[in-house]
Amino acid sequence: MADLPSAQDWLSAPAPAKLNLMLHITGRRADGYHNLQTLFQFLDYGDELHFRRRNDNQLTLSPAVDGVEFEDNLIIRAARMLQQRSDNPCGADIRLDKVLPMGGGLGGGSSDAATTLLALNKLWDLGLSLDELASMGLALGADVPVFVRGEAAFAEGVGEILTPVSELAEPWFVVVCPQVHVNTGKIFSHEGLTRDTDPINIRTALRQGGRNDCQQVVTMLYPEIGNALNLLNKFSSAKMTGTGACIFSSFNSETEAISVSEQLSAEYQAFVARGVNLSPTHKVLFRPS
Ligand SMILES: C[C@@](CO)(OP(=O)(O)O)[C@H](O)COP(=O)(O)OP(=O)(O)OC[C@H]1O[C@@H](n2ccc(N)nc2=O)[C@H](O)[C@@H]1O
Ligand SMILES: Nc1ncnc2c1ncn2[C@@H]1O[C@H](COP(=O)(O)OP(=O)(O)O)[C@@H](O)[C@H]1O
Repeated sequence: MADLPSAQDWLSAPAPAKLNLMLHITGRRADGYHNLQTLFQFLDYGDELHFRRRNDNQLTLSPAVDGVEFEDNLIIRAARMLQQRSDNPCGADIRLDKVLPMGGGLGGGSSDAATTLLALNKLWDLGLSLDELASMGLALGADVPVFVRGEAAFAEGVGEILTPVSELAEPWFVVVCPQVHVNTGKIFSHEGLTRDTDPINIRTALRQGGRNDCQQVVTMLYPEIGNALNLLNKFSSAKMTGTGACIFSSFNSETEAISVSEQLSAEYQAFVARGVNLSPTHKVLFRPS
């Protein structure tokens, strides 16, 4: 009988969700992209990836992600980028436990890509620095660098100019995921989007928070998201993350958060997770206890 792979052959690492605790749009660039100011914090909740080195240069991914072609998957695109940085053939079998909803503003695809960059850099012994990996990640998506660097951050530019923040409180969040897929490009090209919020400095962002400038347009286009906000607002002030569809409220204790999530109507998918300033990926790959 063929030997089954042993658990030790696999390198496992989380790909956590992120929240945009505030998101201001401060301008539109000549290339059509928008300048933002946003506070990113991670959640101790998300996808999980498992990597096993192969002796050839093949990549496999199981299971496939519904609706995403193999070569379009951000996991495979990240792995291909790293293969180009190696003189030796490197391949990997990759397993994905997908938990995060796609297009929910929780950054699941970007987080999968970042975890792949960090884990395969280690597994293939490539020795690339976090700076190099973050800049490779930016080519895959504006949110990839913050996941690569692994520290909660105030982000500017399109999200790539990062100032780490360690002083954010780490509350418990109820995250509600209305079953709608929001198209990010459609929101940013909408004529009703506010694009002229005055820039604030990081101290103001940390002290006062801020709003999500995409929320008004998104709730107009997707009333289900507005309904979910109205419901969650009854318990604690609720806000949208990224360009939606997910929304969140913070609570001081896990018990309170669980109690609220249990009171939400059964029609909403919701989960409870803690906000964390150090990415769970970094905890596992770089600071194992
Ligand atoms: C705005 C954020 C905040 O976290 O929203 P979420 O995706 O998380 O919801 C992200 O930075 C989104 O990043 P990402 O999801 O990678 O967006 P991309 O695929 O790069 O962009 C999709 C489209 O949105 C527009 N876009 C995106 C980001 C940006 N700063 N300005 C833009 O105008 C562009 O038209 C682009 O073609
Ligand atoms: N591994 C992946 N996981 C999720 N989405 C992926 C992945 N690879 C590519 N994508 C594509 O990226 C899009 C954005 O996904 P995701 O990052 O989950 O949403 P958001 O940016 O709204 O948080 C998906 O709709 C999908 O087409």
